[in-house]
Amino acid sequence: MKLYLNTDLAQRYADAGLLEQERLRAKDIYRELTAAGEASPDWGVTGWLHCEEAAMQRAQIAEKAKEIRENADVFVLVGVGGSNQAARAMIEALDTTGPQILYAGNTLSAWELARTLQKLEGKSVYINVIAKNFETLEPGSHFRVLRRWMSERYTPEEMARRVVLTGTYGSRLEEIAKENGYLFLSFPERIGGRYSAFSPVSLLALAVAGLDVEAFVAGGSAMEAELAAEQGGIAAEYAALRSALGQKDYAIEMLAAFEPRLFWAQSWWKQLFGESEGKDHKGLFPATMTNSEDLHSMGQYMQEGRRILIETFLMVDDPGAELRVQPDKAFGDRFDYLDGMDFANINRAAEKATIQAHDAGGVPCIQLRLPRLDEETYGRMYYFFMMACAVSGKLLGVDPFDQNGVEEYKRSMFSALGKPKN
Ligand SMILES: O=P(O)(O)OC[C@H]1O[C@H](O)[C@H](O)[C@@H](O)[C@@H]1O
Repeated sequence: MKLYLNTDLAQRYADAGLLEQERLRAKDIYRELTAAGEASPDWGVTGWLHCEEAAMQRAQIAEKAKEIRENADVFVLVGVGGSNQAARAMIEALDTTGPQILYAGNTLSAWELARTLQKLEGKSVYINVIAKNFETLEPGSHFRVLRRWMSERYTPEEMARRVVLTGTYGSRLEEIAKENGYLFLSFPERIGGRYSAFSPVSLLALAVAGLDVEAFVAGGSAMEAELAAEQGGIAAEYAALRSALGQKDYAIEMLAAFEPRLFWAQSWWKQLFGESEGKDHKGLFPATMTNSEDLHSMGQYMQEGRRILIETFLMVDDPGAELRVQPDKAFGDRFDYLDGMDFANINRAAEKATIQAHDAGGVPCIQLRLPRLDEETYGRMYYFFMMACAVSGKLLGVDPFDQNGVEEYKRSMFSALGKPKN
């Protein structure tokens, strides 16, 4: 089912002529990105454009996931940023089955890692280590610890079944897989971490969690086809509007959701837009709100703080549960006006009221409506945002596919820790 983008309210805050111009530019950029093929200067970083191609090794992944689901109590997903966020966002939000899934390789906190190891004690453990360039400190150091932990409990033959590595061909990670007989899955060379949702990077974890990988990829492909049929469609529209608003005083985009289980999808979105656009002192700063909680804190700033924010509402039509407020007249709590109402409607009313209030308060409000939260919708949503982000970055005049700023922090950390230069 389709996603709907409504930009009516926010458009009023943009300069009409500029918005029209950005729409034309966005469509041109979309065409260039998708049509150029091997001749494109972006060829090396746009392997994500076709979901079906990105979603390689599916049979192998399904087979391994079956084995893991039959044998594992715990599956540890070791990765950071683009190497764990897309899968995590779905696993944390959807109804999963199978082993418990834990996350490692995304912190250097001793307490967190020690607690993860405690949780593994006495359990049947499988791990998937994911790293595009196997230099990132967090997954690398955690793999070291987990490998030792497992080798003290399993024979090398057992280890070979229990460890899956996902990296690029020719990398040190592939050599380690070969040397130890671990299954090796492809982190496609032409796909960067934050654009890797449809690749094996996330597919194994999704399959282990019992999620429908085929429906997920089909969702991505459906959005790919829809955008192609409409020369960039809603992705180009969202990018154009962000660009037109960004050229005024707006500096922050708040992605607000009224379903707390979208938290990790919002986190995925922050990496996507933050790393893609935050360059050359440009780009909207991506921030997120989880409502109602944040309405009672950040809501104040949204309503009356500095007018530098635009707000995108990630709305869900079908919350996936029905729960009504039962009348209880005798209790006298003065909430009788809610009698018989469904929480879906109450939440929707809160969302509408928030949009109205923030609009009146001078915040350009964009609405993206998702029909429900399932694999297909996540597929559509990821593809929509990835395409919108690539187009948006190019409208801004930055390279949406690199992240030199992150490398900068890594360099100073490596030197502080005494890492030898390669
Ligand atoms: O998969 P890796 O190479 O370990 O990268 C994991 C993450 O860390 C890096 O610092 C990059 O900034 C991210 O874009 C990337 O997703």
